[in-house]
Parts: sequence; C-alpha cells; structure tokens
Amino acid sequence: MKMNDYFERMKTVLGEDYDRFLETVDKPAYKAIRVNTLKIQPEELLPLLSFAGDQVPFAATGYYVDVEKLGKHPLHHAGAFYVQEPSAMSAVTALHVEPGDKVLDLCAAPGGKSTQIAADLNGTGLLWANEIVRPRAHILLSNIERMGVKNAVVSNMKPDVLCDRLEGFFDKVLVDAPCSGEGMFRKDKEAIYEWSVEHSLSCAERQKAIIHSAAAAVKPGGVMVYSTCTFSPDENEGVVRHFLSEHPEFELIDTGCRFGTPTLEHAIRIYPFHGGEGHFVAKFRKLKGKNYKGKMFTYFEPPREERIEIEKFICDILRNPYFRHYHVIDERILNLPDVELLPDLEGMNILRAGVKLGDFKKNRIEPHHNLATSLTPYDFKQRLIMSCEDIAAARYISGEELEIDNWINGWGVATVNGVTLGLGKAVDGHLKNKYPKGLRTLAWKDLQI
Ligand SMILES: C[S@@+](CC[C@H](N)C(=O)[O-])C[C@H]1O[C@@H](n2cnc3c(N)ncnc32)[C@H](O)[C@@H]1O
Repeated sequence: MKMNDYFERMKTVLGEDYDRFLETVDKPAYKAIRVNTLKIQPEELLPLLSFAGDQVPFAATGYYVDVEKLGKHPLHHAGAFYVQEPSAMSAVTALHVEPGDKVLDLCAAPGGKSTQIAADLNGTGLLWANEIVRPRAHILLSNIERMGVKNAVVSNMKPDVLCDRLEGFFDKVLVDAPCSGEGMFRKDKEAIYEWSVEHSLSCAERQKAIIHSAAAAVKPGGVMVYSTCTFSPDENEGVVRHFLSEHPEFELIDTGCRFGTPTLEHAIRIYPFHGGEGHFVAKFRKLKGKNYKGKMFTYFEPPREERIEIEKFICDILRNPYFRHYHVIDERILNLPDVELLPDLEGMNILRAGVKLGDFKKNRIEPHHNLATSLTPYDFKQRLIMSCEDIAAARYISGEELEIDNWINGWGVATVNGVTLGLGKAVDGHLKNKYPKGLRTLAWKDLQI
C-alpha cells in the first residue's frame, strides 16, 4: 500500500528520529501568524490578539496561534498580520534579506514568503514577486496590496522567460518550488492517500527545471535559497545535488539558521517535532557569472496637465502627499518603486509595479484601494477611527454604509487600531463603503474569538 511506502521511506530518511516523527502524525497541525512590520510592530499588535501565543523559532515576527478562520479578523483585513505555517517562515530567514537588496521570489503565490521579504526590505530595494499560474498571481497581488508593499513588481511569467530576461539582475533569489507537499499531510489528512513515488519524482523533474532557470537571475556574488514543504529526498537533497553538478558556478553555503536537522552539511530539514509542519531549505552562493546587461527602466513624467490633475486629487485626500514617480498606463495611475532599481519592463507580463493610486475616469480620478493599503491613517485628511473589537469595523468589512460625524463630503480612510483598512466616501453624514466587493466578509463578530 502506498501509505506504507511513505512511512517506510520516512523511516529511512529519519533514522533514530523516526519515533519522534510518528508521535506527531496524529496531532493537530501548527498554526501561526507573522506580524507585518510594514504596518504595525509586534508589541503593538500582540496585546490586541488574545489568541496569539509563543514566538515561533523560525522567524523573529512569527507567533503560534490556536484559532481558525483568522482571515476574517479586521486586523487581517488591514494587513497587520499574515497567516502562515510556522516552518514556512524559515526560507526567508535563511535568505537574510538586507536593506536595499533586489530580491526575486520566483514561485511566489499566494505571497507568504514575498510579504515576509517585503517586511525585511522595509520599503527599500526591490521585491519582484512572480507566479506562473494566472489566477494565483492575482491572489499574490491581492496579498501584496493588503500588506501595503510599495516597492514590488508582481508578474505572471514562466521562470525561464523571466530569468533569461533578467540575467544577473538580483542580489537574492528565492525558489520556493511546487512540491509533493508531504509537510502538509497533518493539515490535509486526506492528501496522504494521494501520495506516490511517481508523483514525487515528477515534482523533482519540475524543480530541477525551475532552479536551473532561477540560477541565471542571480548576480555574481548573489545568493539563492531553494525550499520545499516536502520530506522527499528526491525533491530536496536530490535536486540540490543535481543542481550543483550542473552549475559549478554555485556553492552550497550555511543557511545561518540554528533550527531543524542539518542535511547535506549546510542545508536543513524541519519536521513537526521542531515546531513546524515541515520544510527543506538550502542556500547557495553564485561564485561567477554575468551581471545584468539589459536596459533599465526609462522614466518619463506624465504630461503636465495629467500631473496637475493627479496632484490635485492627491492633495484633496492626503495630508502630506509625497509620491516620486507617477506613471500613467491607459487610465491607471501608479506610483512606481525606485525607478533606478527597475529594469525595462517592456514586453513582460506585469500585473503591478509599485502602488496603484487610482484610475482616470471621465471627469475625475477614482482612488484605488491600494492607495489606502499603502499608507498610514495619518496620511489621510479624513479618517474613521475604529478598533478591531468595534461592531463598526465588522460592518465596514462586510460592506455596510456607516454614519460619520464631522467629515466634509469626499474621500477618507477607514482604520482599525492605527492601521488602514480601506476607503470610504462621505456624503451628507454617511460613509459610502468603498471596501472592494471581493474582499468583503461577513460576521467576524459571530466567530466569537
Ligand atoms: C510552494 S508554492 C509557493 C508558496 C509561496 N512561496 C508562499 O510562500 O506563499 C509553489 C508555487 O509554484 C507555482 N508553480 C507551479 N508550477 C510551476 C512552474 N512550473 N514554475 C514555476 N512555478 C510553478 C505554483 O502555482 C505555486 O504557486
């Protein structure tokens, strides 16, 4: 039986740790959140979340939680935290992102690791988050927006096409590869019945192709982290060995992580008995290769009339408007990431570069939700101040109109505990709800957390 094959293989892989592993098999899966330090600090957020417990060992801003359905919490809507499997936080910890880095996350949806990279960049440098599957790329974009990331490009491209085009461009590259997901078996108990050696081997072939493509995008002296959420040696050590044999310009280096079980000397394996569902992380340095020789982005300011219109719109809503690089594509108004760091984007399948501020409509500019998520409450002239406990916050998230005092007719932002949630437009003492329809959820209060 296939399942027996799986446990037999785990016995071989784990050796004397096998009994520790078996003890965890029927226990519930770990759950955790990662605080989004782009929006709020742990010491401000944690007192608001009665369900958050100890820090996870895999990332400085990760905390275990003991509840489900956190996606409905107002502070989740506001991007104050990301729900993430604890050991999944380890790959970005190993990547060791530094301010100003240009970082590629090649297999990025739904965005757990991308938003962790963004928090580590803290608004500096560039995050390029790519996802090959189109609907998943849109989920990635939605999470990048929710978490208030301003310095990201989100693309929907094949790894080989993207990495050939951006050869030698990135300081750091993360390949969090699609895998057979053995580290998810405690969360999805049925998945184990789908397990097969053949499936794992086909995943390994795909992983070899992806990491081979990724290698091109790393600049000489840059680093690459390869991670999976599976225990299969074919998809982990096997892929690493194969990669090193084909790419002598790379060396395996220490992950810098002091958790998990070492493997291949420098790589790590994380098992449930370490406090997470399961991950494999290996880190490489590129010793030599080509630096990026392609074109960089050519920035042109929008025409004067358009600029005046945009600036008037911004001044009407914001207190201290400061955007450096307005960019207009069709009717969309963007504020680009640092253009000195941007490559030429012509011909690439880009879903978003920077922050979408709004859209030109017939006689006006309509602000976009991303304007609210990328800024703080204090950037807005008018704000509705709520706490995550307030019924008004639950009503706002469900799309209801709210009553407001002292607003002049026009745009403002709804906030919870000092974090922006979304836009609203005041009309005669009522706040027309501009929270995007696709994000609205009902009845956080009914969950009684
Ligand atoms: C493990 S998931 C990434 C999870 C993500 N890094 C996170 O932390 O939220 C792997 C991703 O690779 C994508 N993928 C599937 N086939 C691929 C391929 N051939 N090349 C690149 N990515 C692929 C999947 O759609 C999936 O979103």
